[in-house]
Amino acid sequence: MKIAPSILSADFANLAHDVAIVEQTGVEYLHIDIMDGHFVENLTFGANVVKALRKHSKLVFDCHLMVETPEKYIAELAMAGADLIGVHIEATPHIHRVLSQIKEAGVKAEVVINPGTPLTAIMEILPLVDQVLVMTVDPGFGGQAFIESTVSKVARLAQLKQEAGLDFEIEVDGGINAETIEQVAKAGATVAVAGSYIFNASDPVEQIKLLKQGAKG
Ligand SMILES: O=C(CO)[C@@H](O)[C@H](O)COP(=O)(O)O
Ligand SMILES: [Fe+2]
Repeated sequence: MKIAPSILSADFANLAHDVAIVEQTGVEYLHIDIMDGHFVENLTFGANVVKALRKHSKLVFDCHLMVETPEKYIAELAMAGADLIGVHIEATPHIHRVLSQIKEAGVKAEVVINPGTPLTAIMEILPLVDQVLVMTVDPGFGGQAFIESTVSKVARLAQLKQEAGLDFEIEVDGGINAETIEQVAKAGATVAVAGSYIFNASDPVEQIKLLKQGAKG
């Protein structure tokens, strides 16, 4: 299972330093939460921070857009060095167009689904995506409790993927720790985001080891 440390819980005054700490452990992704204060209550950062970090890291930049009108952000994020851009199904009535726009910009496309949104909402566009992000908390903040009902949702998505012969990563985000990662790994998730579990601890490197062990069960 791939691990995606979320910089939402890193030290914003020392981002490059915190990214270097997780990068040397061999994690594959860096998860970057872009929030606009409208789609979610919280406000974080945008393409300027992605561009600044790009100079310091070779990780896959996994940009999770929690914004209204996501189409406005894609070109700038692609130019800034995003490798993957995720758009919430709840944020646009034009998901097919937005995913196509992401791919045309040369970036991998992801659809994101909130805990309360049924899987049927993304069924039609599954053949278009490189990754599906199943939110395991309601988006907006780090440090929230994992919502248990999302485990069966991951399992149903993994089954659909297999039955349809589709090829996309299944990512989970929110409340991931050494125990919950085991549950989602068993259900079929292939990428796990973790923010507070990694960065709010005194030894982030040790936390990543625990996550990797947990994912193996
Ligand atoms: O998208 C989000 C929150 O909306 C996440 O990516 C958080 O960064 C996850 O934080 P933890 O639950 O792992 O602390
Ligand atoms: Fe996220």
